[in-house]
Amino acid sequence: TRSTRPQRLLKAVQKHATRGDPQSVISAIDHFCRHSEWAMNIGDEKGSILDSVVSEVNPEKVLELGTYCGYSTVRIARLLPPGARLITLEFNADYAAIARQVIIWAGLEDKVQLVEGASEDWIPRMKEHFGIETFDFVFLDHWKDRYLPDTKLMEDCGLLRKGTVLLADNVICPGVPDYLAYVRNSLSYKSCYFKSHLEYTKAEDGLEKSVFLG
Ligand SMILES: O=C(NC/C=C/[C@H]1O[C@@H](n2cnc(C(F)(F)F)c2)[C@H](O)[C@@H]1O)c1cc([N+](=O)[O-])cc(O)c1O
Ligand SMILES: [Mg+2]
Repeated sequence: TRSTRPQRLLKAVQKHATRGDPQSVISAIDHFCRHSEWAMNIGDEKGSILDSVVSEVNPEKVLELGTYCGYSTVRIARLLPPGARLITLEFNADYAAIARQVIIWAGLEDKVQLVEGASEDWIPRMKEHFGIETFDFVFLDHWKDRYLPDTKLMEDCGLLRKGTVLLADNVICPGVPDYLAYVRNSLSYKSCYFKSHLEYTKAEDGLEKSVFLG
């Protein structure tokens, strides 16, 4: 039977990228998505904004919601200091299997823990299962109707601290209106918008950076 798009993306990485070289993995995926098949990776333009926010925060503990093929996982993990850890949640087992291979090809498996399952099951278990107190940085890029409930769940589970930075993809396209209204109106967040474009297109999209104030 016909291969899947994530399988073809992984093949492109293994063909064109150098093992252990995260930048070559990022470039191979961007080339594949720009010239062969569009895929819902954050991409190079919004990815540069992600890079700058990660570098500014310099986080020890990172949570990513929505691994997909591991593109943003690699972008974030390559910037982390030694000893820092990224936990990335993925619901779809097929996507998780591809992402594991992409992360290994980038040589970042020691910094990344890919967890399969649903956010509502795993967020309440972060402390006792992973020994996490609070996260320094959270990247939201999973199902758009889960951004708000999962943010409230992270608050309720005490996973956010004064200064934790949330960065959300797709706040314009496909859009997350309920989440945006919440972080922009809540007294518990200081929020700002980074205007950009939907990956590999000319359509507007952007990232919302929200600092939890406790
Ligand atoms: O729908 C989009 N993204 C949805 C992304 C969804 C991904 O997040 C995973 N997930 C679900 N729950 C969890 C967790 F973590 F909760 F367990 C993880 C899903 O299995 C999927 O791999 C999207 C769409 C467009 N677009 O242009 O249509 C552009 C984009 O950048 C997008 O991100
Ligand atoms: Mg996205």
